Amino acid sequence: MLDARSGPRKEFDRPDTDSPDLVVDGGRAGEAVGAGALSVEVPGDKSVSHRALLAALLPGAPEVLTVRNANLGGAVRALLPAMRALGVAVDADGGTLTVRRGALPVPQQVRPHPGVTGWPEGVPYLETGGSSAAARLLIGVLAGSGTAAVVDGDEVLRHRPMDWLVDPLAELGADIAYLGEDGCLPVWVKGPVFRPGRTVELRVGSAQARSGVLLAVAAAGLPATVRHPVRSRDHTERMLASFGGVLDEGDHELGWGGGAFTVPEVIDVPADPSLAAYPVAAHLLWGDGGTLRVPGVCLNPTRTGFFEVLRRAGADIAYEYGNGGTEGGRPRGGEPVGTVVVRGGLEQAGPVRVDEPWLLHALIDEVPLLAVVAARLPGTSWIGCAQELRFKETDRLTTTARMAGAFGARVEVAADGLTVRGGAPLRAGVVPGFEDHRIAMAAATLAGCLPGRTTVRGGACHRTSFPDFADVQRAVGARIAKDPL
Ligand SMILES: O=C(O)C1=C[C@@H](OP(=O)(O)O)[C@@H](O)[C@H](O)C1
Ligand SMILES: C=C(OP(=O)(O)O)C(=O)O
Repeated sequence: MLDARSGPRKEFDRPDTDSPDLVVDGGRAGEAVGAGALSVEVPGDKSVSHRALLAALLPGAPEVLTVRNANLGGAVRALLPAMRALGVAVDADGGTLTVRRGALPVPQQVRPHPGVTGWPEGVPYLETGGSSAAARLLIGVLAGSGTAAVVDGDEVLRHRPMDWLVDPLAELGADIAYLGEDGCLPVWVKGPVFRPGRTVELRVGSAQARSGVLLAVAAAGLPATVRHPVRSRDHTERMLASFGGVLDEGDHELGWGGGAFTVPEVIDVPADPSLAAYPVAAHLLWGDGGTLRVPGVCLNPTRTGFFEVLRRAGADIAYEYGNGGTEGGRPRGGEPVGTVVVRGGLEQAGPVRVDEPWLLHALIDEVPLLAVVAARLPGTSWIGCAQELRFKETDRLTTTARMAGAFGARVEVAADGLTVRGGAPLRAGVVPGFEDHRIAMAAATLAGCLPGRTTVRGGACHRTSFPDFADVQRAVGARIAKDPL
């Protein structure tokens, strides 16, 4: 499925010195032990927040768009300077983002690139830091709206594949040039998609790639069919449908008719299931009994794989829906919403198994966490269909195995997944976080159930997606001695 151009990354290691360390003492804080019923809230969904913000650039968007309960981690914030450079003012107040069109553009500074000598003149330069969702979705919107711009990212993002998206956009007529290395950022979006009635075939399950194409054809009003290998997270489809856009869904196929839609003035973002997974995992790993509830969570089945897999393995995880899945009466970004309810621990649970592509994609960001939970389960677990994990901010198959291995876990890396042999004695200590938020948060969560002190190197990188990770984990009983934020 992944061709040579998107082949193995040259490097996966990153300096583990950028962020300060996170220090975790094992054991559950006294007041949380056997507390009976705990409830914690987690931030808004990162993926829905990115899409909601970019909706402000679509035709049919209001002059002022309000995004409520947005995720304000580094990955979403990374999109804001790029939007400002396009003449869109964005103000943050708590979790509410107010997005105004028609402001004076605030240019971004160009990040030097060893392979680029001349940057195009008179074209906005848009840099989205380390967030590939921000870059890929933005490229799609620009290629649909006919806005010429250069899209770039930080040194890590410059190594991640953009051809997954650029190739299908080029088939639809978009003129997009690589300014540095082929297939990678920076790219120059020169001309829009314009060829109607085409069918494009995506070669990866990446929802970012599919969403980039969908946003392009939606912004251009271009009838098109998108074929895809896996039905990964469908937030873009749901969002466009909630705006009144018409999508026909077939087997591995999506049809966009080219019709108009209207972006509402307010978009509400549900809580992020990939962040709810950390307090849920911590609660399960301690096994002190009692019930944990996480309300307002996006329960879109393309996102709930972590809960699903643990439930299949024997954990007691349930969902409560109020008001037909909208909890509070308002649909949030077109997403089903409910409360995740976890009872007890992992005493009855066996190994986990992920061997269907849709399921892997429904927990793609939770793989490091699932691997450390599997290390505490009996038997041999398998997390497969995961080849795309090699293209995240680190090669997450390798970094997960190395992080878990530093605790003493037995995790073997295959080309497309991880085997975790449960039952090995685990110990606290100094473990790498690889400047990758998902690796660092998984490590800190496992550390909570091991006696002794663990230092997660560079662990403060959790702010990329979950700025208040330490506070939320403390609320369920974690003893995080040091979170330097
Ligand atoms: O569409 C999105 O917002 C995302 C999709 C996933 O990436 P891929 O679509 O590349 O798998 C996920 O890992 C990322 O955190 C956010
Ligand atoms: C992989 C992630 O995001 P992105 O691909 O946008 O960097 C993530 O949040 O785990």
